[in-house]
Amino acid sequence: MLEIASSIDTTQVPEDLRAPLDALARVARNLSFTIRRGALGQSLGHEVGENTDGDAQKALDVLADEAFATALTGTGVRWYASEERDHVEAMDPDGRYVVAIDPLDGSSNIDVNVSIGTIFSIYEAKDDANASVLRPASEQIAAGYVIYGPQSQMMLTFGKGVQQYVLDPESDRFRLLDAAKTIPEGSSEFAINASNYRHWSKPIRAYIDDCLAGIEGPRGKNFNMRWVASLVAETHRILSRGGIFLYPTDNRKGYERGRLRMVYECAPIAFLIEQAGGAATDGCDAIMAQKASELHARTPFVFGNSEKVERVTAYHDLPDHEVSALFGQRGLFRL
Ligand SMILES: O=P(O)(O)OC[C@H]1O[C@](O)(COP(=O)(O)O)[C@@H](O)[C@@H]1O
Ligand SMILES: [Mg+2]
Ligand SMILES: [Mg+2]
Repeated sequence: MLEIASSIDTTQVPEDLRAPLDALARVARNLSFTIRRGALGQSLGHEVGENTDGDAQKALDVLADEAFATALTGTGVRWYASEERDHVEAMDPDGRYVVAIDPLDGSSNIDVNVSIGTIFSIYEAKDDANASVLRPASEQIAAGYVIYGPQSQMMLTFGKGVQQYVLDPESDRFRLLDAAKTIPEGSSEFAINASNYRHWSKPIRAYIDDCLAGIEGPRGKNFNMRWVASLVAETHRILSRGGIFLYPTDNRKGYERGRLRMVYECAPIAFLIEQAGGAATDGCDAIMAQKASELHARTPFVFGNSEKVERVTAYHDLPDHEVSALFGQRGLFRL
């Protein structure tokens, strides 16, 4: 019966997690419909306020947050930790899980009809609300995202690989497409907001300089660049065809730890990426070994094909004279 009523094919979903996963999938399916209707339905992209982190809240951010909180009630979730809420909030006192969520990722893209998403992470709940989410990312028991794009898709992990689902417009359910999604090798794409170049640290500048130098530089090959400004869309591209994403620390006020948030953005994406065979760090150290200091804490974030992510770490280990050298003189990374 559950299979028929469910909004996702749950054959690969552990039984204990089916209720919250079905609630997440049901809201995602409804959001996908709302987003597709766009301006023909309710206004989604106008600003309605500001969240704790100082980001403008769009109507769709709030609508998505309320829909997920409502749907997760009664599904075994004890704590709800959202980008759009000041604190971790109590749900079912007998619930077994905590759900951390970025209800709507890539808000700046709502009005321009570019892919946006939802990111979520699940842990076993502890008695204390904050302790339930301020813990090593490696303690996640599930993570996933939904991309609302030309197709709506969901990527899910329970720590045994990554499952890819597609929202079938005919059955209105997320159907399993690939039970073991892995990141392809061989891409030469990097994703970074290059408008922040002057604010980056020397190792990040050096890494990007060497990519931009292309075939004439120490890497001896040409690279391509992408920047969608939706973390979910960048992750989906990397899971689909490989590459690397960087949102490093920079010297703008408020960006000392980058832009992206550990609990409901970086931890779940890192879990998915590692499960798909890639790597995710803060530029040097694995995200999965780290924990946030508070619900909305940020972290620099680098993820993608393992060897590319390791190369960024290696740039941080270079002696200062190597980092400062023009790419022509930087010898260590010549291929
Ligand atoms: O506008 P910037 O600085 O390039 O930042 C883009 C990043 O900000 C985000 O939009 C932040 O997420 P939210 O939209 O959930 O706040 C990421 O999806 C994206 O990677
Ligand atoms: Mg986000
Ligand atoms: Mg968001």
